[in-house]
Amino acid sequence: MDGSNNLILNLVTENSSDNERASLRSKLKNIGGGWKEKKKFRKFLKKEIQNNSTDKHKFFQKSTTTIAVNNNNSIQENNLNSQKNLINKSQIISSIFSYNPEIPNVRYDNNSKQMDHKPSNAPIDDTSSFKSMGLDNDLVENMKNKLGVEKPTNIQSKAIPILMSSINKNVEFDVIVQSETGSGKTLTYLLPIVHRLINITIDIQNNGLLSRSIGTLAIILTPTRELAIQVVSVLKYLINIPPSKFTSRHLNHWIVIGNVIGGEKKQSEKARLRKGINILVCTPGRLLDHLQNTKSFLVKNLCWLILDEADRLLELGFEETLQSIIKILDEKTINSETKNQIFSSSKFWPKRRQIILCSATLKDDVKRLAGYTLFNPIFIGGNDDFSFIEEKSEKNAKFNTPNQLKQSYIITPAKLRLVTLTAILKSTFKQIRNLMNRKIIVFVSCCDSVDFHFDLFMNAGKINELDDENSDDDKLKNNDQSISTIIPAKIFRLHGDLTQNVRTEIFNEFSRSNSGILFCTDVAARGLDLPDVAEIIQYDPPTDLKDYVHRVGRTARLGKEGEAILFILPSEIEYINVLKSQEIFAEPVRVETLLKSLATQNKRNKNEYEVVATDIQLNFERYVLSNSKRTTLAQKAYSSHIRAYATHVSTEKHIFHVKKLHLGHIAKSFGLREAPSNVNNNLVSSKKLDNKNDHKKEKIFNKEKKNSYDDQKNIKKRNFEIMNEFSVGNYGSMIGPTTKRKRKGNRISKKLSM
Ligand SMILES: Nc1ncnc2c1ncn2[C@@H]1O[C@H](COP(=O)(O)OP(=O)(O)OP(=O)(O)O)[C@@H](O)[C@H]1O
Repeated sequence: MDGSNNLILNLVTENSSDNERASLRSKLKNIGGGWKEKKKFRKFLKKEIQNNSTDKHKFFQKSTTTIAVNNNNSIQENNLNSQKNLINKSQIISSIFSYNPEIPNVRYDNNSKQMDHKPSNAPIDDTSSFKSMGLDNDLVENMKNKLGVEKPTNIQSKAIPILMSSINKNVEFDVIVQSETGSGKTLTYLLPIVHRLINITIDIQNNGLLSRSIGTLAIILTPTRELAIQVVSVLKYLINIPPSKFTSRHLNHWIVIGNVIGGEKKQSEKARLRKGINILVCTPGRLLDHLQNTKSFLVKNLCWLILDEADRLLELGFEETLQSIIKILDEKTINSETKNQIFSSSKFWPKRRQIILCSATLKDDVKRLAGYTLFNPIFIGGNDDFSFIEEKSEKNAKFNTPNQLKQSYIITPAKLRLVTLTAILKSTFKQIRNLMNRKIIVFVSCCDSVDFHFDLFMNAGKINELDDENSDDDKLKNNDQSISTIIPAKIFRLHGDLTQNVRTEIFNEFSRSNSGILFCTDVAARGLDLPDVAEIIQYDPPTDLKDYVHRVGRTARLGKEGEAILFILPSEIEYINVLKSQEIFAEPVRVETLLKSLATQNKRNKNEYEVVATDIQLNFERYVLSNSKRTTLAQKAYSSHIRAYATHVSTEKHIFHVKKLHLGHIAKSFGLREAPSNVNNNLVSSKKLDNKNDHKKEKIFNKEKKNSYDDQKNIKKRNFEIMNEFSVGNYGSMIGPTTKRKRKGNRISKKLSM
């Protein structure tokens, strides 16, 4: 091979015959360089031959793999010599089509049960209307004009009348709302609140005592800042009601809305709270901070506490914060004897504080909260009649995904992951005109992986322009909304490690955009209403089944069509049964089908897909290895990915276990030709530990989890601004401390830097 001083293409396959071995040996003669290189290669060859005869893995690929490295211009291996920064050691390029594990047998014909594709989260097509639920005429008109909302959805038609019923009947209760993603839960809880506040204004308009200084009347808690920002923007539309068309009444109300989510100076948040925010949207950490430290934050008149994405708010890391919040609110509201008598004279004023929990995935954990906090709780489901929580059988609780959502999965050996992802993205954006009409979200497991894939798809197509070590220093920083050099599409990225300003900017930009690919972590999985997302790619499976439901729920919203595809490794096939047990049915797609489409797009015969895919993979690898910064980025992503893999919920550990991973193959999916050795060593030893004593490891893990939970109790150590983010798998966490004290210190500093 030209320029092969640093590159050896590994074409050995399972059935290597003696002849093939002999031919490999003959390659030795062709290897350039001195005796050292030859010795190294001889050693490698010996090992390879040994491996071939003893390898326990099953391989599904053919016995020979032909790759036209030298003849294919697009590979441009010749240029490697000119790249002075290429990692300065011998590189073994293993073929992505050899040594892959066998792909389990699944039926590729349409074998799932015939599904009802009638949209399940669309506005309902009958005579029900918002007016008939008793909502204010001006509010309904305003909603129609500004949000285009005319007919209620299933959950709205069930829940809004119940949330309004206490106005006349004088009965009070807390409410749990569970319905599919994209079914309009936000309006479900906002409309009754806004309706009541408007009517309280009208009821007691002229007594001169109404002003924002009454303090906070409704608190809406969300797990992420983006969701909080989104809720505030919906509220803005609802609250700004133009002069009435129906009556001569004036709706110059005093209702002030706002958020405190961190990301701005605490002093300015304090100042806004002092003036009074009547409907406050916030993230838990920040709210607790203000409840504890902002004396002028008035909550004694609080009437509503909404937990949006309640199950997420009740998860480890949030739960304790939530309990502290509710405890303080109890002290300051229920026990408060200074309730404003004037307001309570209006029939629209709730007799007691109401808690409303909302999510598409509410289960047992909510009942736990219900057990000791909720008052007379009522469960309202999109597909069920309402019931009191005691009557709701836990066993029946299934997570519904929208009927019209087309779900599929692809069993991809680790080495083929990157090219398969490229194939999907390329086929989606194959024609330039599609640039204007397709939005895709790609979920990966950690922030470092988002950064890596963002950079790779942004820049790897122009590798030849980037052969200077310093030429692309700031690429990652500056190119947040630019066109990919691999796919004709804009690329975006979103994760919890970005600054709040950047996050908000990207979130808004992707929302407004007609087209693009967003690489993100689960920070974008919950609640975000990003318009017209056509497809969700779960490149890394979610670590919790609930996240599956929320991730795929970013498409197929409000009756619209949508597609979702899940990548799994051959060893993870059991996960499909887990999905089935939740009545989530996905159709299998063949890797070869996608790779063949890649070949035809590249104007090659579809049977040449191995050549084309290898081309693309080699180009990625060249890009990753051509600059130390890019290599480090890939290594960090690889390490964090493995780390994140270990965080799958315990009930799925038998499917997703680090010890099942082939680390070298995983490295390949990060454009690396071998697994980074430092990380590898850590993981290999942890694999050994796994095998030796899984129980012991679990114990250690649980203890660490508990300790990290304890750290959060310490208010001084808690970083309120970020504890609400899903910032999994930082590279920092891979650099293991050596002593106990260091380990503790590291845990705390990790928390502070997340
Ligand atoms: N009745 C309606 N008619 C038309 N549009 C609606 C209606 N109700 C809500 N919408 C719109 O539907 C979209 C989805 O609503 P929303 O975000 O509240 O869904 P959700 O159920 O909270 O989803 P998720 O579980 O993902 O958070 C929003 O853009 C909202 O404005």
